[in-house]
Amino acid sequence: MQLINHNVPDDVVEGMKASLQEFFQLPAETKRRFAQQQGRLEGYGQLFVVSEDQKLDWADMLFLYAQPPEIRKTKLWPDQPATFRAALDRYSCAVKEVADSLLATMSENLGLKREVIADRCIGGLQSIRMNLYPPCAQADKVVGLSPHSDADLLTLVLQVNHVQGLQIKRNGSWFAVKPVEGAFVVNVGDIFEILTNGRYRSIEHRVVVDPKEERLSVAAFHSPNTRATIGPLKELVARADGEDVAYATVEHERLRELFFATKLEGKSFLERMKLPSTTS
Ligand SMILES: O=C(O)CCC(=O)C(=O)O
Ligand SMILES: [Fe+2]
Repeated sequence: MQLINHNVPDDVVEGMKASLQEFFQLPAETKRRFAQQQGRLEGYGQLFVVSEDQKLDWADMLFLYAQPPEIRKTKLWPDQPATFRAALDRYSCAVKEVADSLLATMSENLGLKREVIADRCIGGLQSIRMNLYPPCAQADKVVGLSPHSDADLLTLVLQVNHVQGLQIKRNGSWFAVKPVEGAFVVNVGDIFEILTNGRYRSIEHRVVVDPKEERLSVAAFHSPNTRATIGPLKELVARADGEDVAYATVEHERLRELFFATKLEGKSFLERMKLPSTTS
């Protein structure tokens, strides 16, 4: 097995953490300068709001596309604190290298060439969701982030302060994820499940809220480039005799539209991409 030889320098991680903490502490009217525009995903606000009467997640977030650099909407990148843009830029580049290197290694471990997935990630999309989950005295009555799986290949999650809240679902039960100092939590996303025809499963997760303390996190989502077609890799499926193609093949752009148009609900998005079995 190949080892990963990329890491994110400590000062890049610390710079990101400090800038984000300062951003969230700004007065509401300053943060609103970077607010999401009507019908858009990017900016400061909420995601997956699809109806007037749905219960919102107990969190503030700042969602930005960061890679490839030409798609950045710099106007929505906070210029306060003054360190923010440079910190996010450095963080984004460093984390993308780690994700690309992980993807290449995972390809190899599947018996594929390193490039099979990596080639789709040249000019690949990276979006970054920075989350603040305020404390809630009735923490059991709210959810910080509704149960979902990520619609990407791999997500690298950085826990910014000491407060835990991320949970994963296994065999029907929720388990807390204890962050390891100096390490990322890596979530397998839906596109990785589709590409590998289910050899890797995306992980259902949610965030619970602490009754007393706020929690901050940074999730960096990595996806193929927007021109890529997403479907089970023929290199894998053709190799295995009689293996069903388990997921539909769709254009990446279409897949993203479908994902953001519905409320987060466990792995329901991926369920809709599944094809009926032909062998059973
Ligand atoms: O806050 C976290 O730890 C996870 C965030 C997350 O799952 C997401 O933004 O999709
Ligand atoms: Fe997530």
